[in-house]
Amino acid sequence: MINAAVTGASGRMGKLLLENIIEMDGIQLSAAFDLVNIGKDVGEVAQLGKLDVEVSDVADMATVLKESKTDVVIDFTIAAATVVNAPIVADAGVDLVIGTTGFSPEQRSIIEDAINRNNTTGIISPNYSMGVNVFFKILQETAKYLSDYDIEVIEAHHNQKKDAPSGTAMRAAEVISETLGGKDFVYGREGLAPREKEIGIHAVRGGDIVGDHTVLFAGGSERIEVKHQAHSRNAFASGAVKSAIWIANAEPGIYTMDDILGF
Ligand SMILES: NC(=O)C1=CN([C@@H]2O[C@H](COP(=O)(O)OP(=O)(O)OC[C@H]3O[C@@H](n4cnc5c(N)ncnc54)[C@H](OP(=O)(O)O)[C@@H]3O)[C@@H](O)[C@H]2O)C=CC1
Ligand SMILES: O=C(O)C1=N[C@H](C(=O)O)C[C@H](O)C1
Repeated sequence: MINAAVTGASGRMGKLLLENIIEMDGIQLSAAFDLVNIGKDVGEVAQLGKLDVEVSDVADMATVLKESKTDVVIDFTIAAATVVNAPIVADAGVDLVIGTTGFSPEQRSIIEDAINRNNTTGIISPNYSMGVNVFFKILQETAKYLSDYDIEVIEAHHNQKKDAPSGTAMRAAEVISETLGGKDFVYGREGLAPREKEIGIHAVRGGDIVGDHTVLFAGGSERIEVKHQAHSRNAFASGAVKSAIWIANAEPGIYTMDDILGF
């Protein structure tokens, strides 16, 4: 049985991660961390009924991970928190499933260095849904055929999302850029901004949109739009908990969703 802890347990993703851990075979909840509701039963906080796991203060993370015999921490919080918490987790010899987005290259290096120096296992993915990871493959193929078309990435999310553009939109642009041997990115356009051959990246925020990503390949007299729409955050939460089960039996290292999905 794998012991899993959740950080940001009372967040939108945190609650769904708890639900998936409870429902999935082979994994159980060992600890939960948050900034609020410290000492309360996390199941009651998340309105899932009593789970006999209390919300712990992030300041006590190293001790709590040890005492609870946690094998893996699933982190969907905010980049500034993950970059502090992930090294504590890795230094405790515990594996990591990171869903947080919005890392700078420097923050990402700090996290990867912590996993590598401790010889632990981790996965850092901007999107744990099966569909989005297939969407990335379709983008690679489409870019090969339409390499000289104008390419624009457009994402839309709910009005509470803190980071922009989304991690998924950034990864979509990277996947296309890698396929085409390197492309510049431009974020939105305003004023005198004639189009060059760069990839445009655009963020829309409104209402309760779970997560839409569209990539437009536009030519002289036609266009193709490749689109993914998430209907529920469960697409992400179930993928993350399945990843936590998968990495428990993996060799130390940093994995991608391609490894987990067998692509
Ligand atoms: N990879 C994927 O598949 C997906 C990734 N995401 C990403 O996951 C992240 C979280 O999204 P979402 O759940 O919507 O956001 P929420 O704001 O709903 O949840 C984040 C939670 O983390 C808490 N938190 C903040 N700082 C810390 C800290 N230092 N230690 C522990 N907890 C902390 C927040 O507390 P408080 O509210 O008090 O600040 C909040 O409860 C985002 O980066 C988002 O982009 C989201 C969906 C899918
Ligand atoms: O914050 C969200 O909600 C989401 N964030 C992820 C991202 O930034 O790509 C994934 C998903 O689109 C939902």
